Amino acid sequence: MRVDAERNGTTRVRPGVALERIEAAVREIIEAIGEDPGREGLQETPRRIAEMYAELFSGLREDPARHLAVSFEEGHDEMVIVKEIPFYSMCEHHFMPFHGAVHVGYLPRGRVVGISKVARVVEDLARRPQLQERLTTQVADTLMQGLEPRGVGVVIEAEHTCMTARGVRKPGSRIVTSATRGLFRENMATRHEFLSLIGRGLKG
Ligand SMILES: Nc1nc2c(ncn2[C@@H]2O[C@H](COP(=O)(O)OP(=O)(O)OP(=O)(O)O)[C@@H](O)[C@H]2O)c(=O)[nH]1
Ligand SMILES: [Zn+2]
Repeated sequence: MRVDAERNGTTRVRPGVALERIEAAVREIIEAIGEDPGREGLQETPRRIAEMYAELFSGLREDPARHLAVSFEEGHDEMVIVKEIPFYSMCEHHFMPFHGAVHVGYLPRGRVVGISKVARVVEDLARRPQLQERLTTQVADTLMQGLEPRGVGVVIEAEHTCMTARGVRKPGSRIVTSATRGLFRENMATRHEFLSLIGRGLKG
């Protein structure tokens, strides 16, 4: 147990995350790139990175469906949209962030959920090593199972820093993915209503 076990009121014991092992691995990386882990500016870096990973991957230990356990009967059966939900996730290929906005729509079957809960579902699913396509699918499927609505649509627009800061280096490029379920998939009018409400409808 380290003496600095508690800093800023946060405990270093994170269930399911071996902070000490991450720290050891980061020290190894620092040496492997030819840097000195004992240098003043780098001394605390292994600890910082271990805590950062515990935070960025905290969704691995969460069940996103728990946010949808409480819903209420509203008799509202028209489309509900939550758009521009900002998110940060980590690309599983490079462990570099991808970030942008999630737009979610659903057609309730009478029951609705507190609107913040949709953003909480996104948060749990984003805080894992991810692919944008999988994140999109998982948000749609979690809402479909948890709310049993007549349909769900999810569009994610994101910038991948693995494509902008390194590799092919195309800053400004944005990846757009979508997933539709139920009426959003089967009914063109519903799909178009969703796309137009999130500002991605057909022009003209
Ligand atoms: N489909 C998809 N691809 C992703 C995502 N995040 C990163 N990638 C891609 O994953 C691929 C990994 O390709 P590799 O050839 O194995 O790795 P690499 O040599 O680092 O590839 P470059 O990025 O092209 O330099 C790259 O094309 C990335 O752009 C994602 O969320 N979805
Ligand atoms: Zn990547």
